[in-house]
Amino acid sequence: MAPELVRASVKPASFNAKAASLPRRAYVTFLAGNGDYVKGVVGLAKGLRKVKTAYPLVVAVLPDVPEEHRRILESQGCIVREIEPVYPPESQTQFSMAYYVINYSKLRIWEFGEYSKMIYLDGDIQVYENIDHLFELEDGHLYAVMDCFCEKTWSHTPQYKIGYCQQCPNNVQWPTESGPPPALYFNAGMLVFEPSLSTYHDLLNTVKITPPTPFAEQDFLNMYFRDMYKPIPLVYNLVLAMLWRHPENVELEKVKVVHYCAAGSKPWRYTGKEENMEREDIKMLVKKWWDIYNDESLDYKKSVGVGATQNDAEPVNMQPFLAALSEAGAVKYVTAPSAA
Ligand SMILES: O=c1ccn([C@@H]2O[C@H](COP(=O)(O)OP(=O)(O)O)[C@@H](O)[C@H]2O)c(=O)[nH]1
Ligand SMILES: OC[C@H]1O[C@H](O[C@@H]2[C@@H](O)[C@H](O)[C@@H](O)[C@H](O)[C@@H]2O)[C@H](O)[C@@H](O)[C@H]1O
Ligand SMILES: [Mn+2]
Repeated sequence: MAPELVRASVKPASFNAKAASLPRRAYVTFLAGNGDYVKGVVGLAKGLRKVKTAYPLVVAVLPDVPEEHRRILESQGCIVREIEPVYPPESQTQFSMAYYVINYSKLRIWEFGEYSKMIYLDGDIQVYENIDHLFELEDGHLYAVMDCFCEKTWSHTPQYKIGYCQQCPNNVQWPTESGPPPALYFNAGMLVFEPSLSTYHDLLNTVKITPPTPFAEQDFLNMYFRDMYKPIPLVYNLVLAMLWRHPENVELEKVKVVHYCAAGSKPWRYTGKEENMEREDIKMLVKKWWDIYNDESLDYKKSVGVGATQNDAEPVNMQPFLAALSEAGAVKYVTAPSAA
């Protein structure tokens, strides 16, 4: 890690020396439509700022995201990138949620080859503790958190029908006569991955010949990356249903990332009326999300000074400038060991 430059006198507004010398990494999320998911993305941008991530947030937007929403995201320091939709082949498949068909467009993020590694986060996710260390995970794998099969959204599956879940594989044994248990299956709301044009083209060619299934691109990604997938702890993507389906697996105070995917849990639409939504832990997590969303001190402040500001896409290489400045005697730079 590059040593952090610490100015003896005064620091430029929000120059982030570390960002200027970091490998090309970014968080990325996906936004479709002209509805209220944009609030989720604004909340995510502010949450990442609150935990002082060193990396920008890229938002892959479908063409139907209105100009005004794109401006809002840019005013929050996001890098807005328009992508074209990706559609699965025609089929009679009933998706678990009809709108899941638009989620295939998430696959476009593998095209962002200017980044060596990215962390994908759904717009209904909030990051409550810094997870930048996940960028250091070994290359060559796709990292994600294991999902749960116990919600009725899974009622179409054999595992749901017999009550088997990978979160508690010994509670209901997978029947040997049914062959091996299902491969480990991840929730596609949070992914640590390496963009790659060759993978991207292969993904798109494979989608064209893969019949759609109820969990749309999540099922597809699980099939495609089956041999590259490595599970990471659920603290990095708490699928809310875990709180009532597998409370023995959850230590809420240690959770770093919360995924508001349970029916009725989207904070910006929360009414408390749906099943499980009156739980005290759900109410606490929804309030926690709103506290960040409403915190004006977390709004992006475009630096008027020189150099990169936090979450900027293109950190400026300030070394030559700082060297010249130091020689001029204006400031004395000392290098300190990196804080990280
Ligand atoms: O109308 C929509 C539906 C989905 N999304 C994006 O697609 C992601 C996946 O959908 P969602 O999170 O609703 O699925 P869930 O995790 O709840 O199954 C969302 O987080 C958003 O980033 C969006 O932008 N607009
Ligand atoms: O398009 C399919 C979606 O499938 C996943 O959501 C599901 C999954 O988590 C189930 O296990 C839950 O039961 C369900 O509530 C939840 O919606 C991803 O979160 C989302 O990003 C997206 O890939
Ligand atoms: Mn989600």
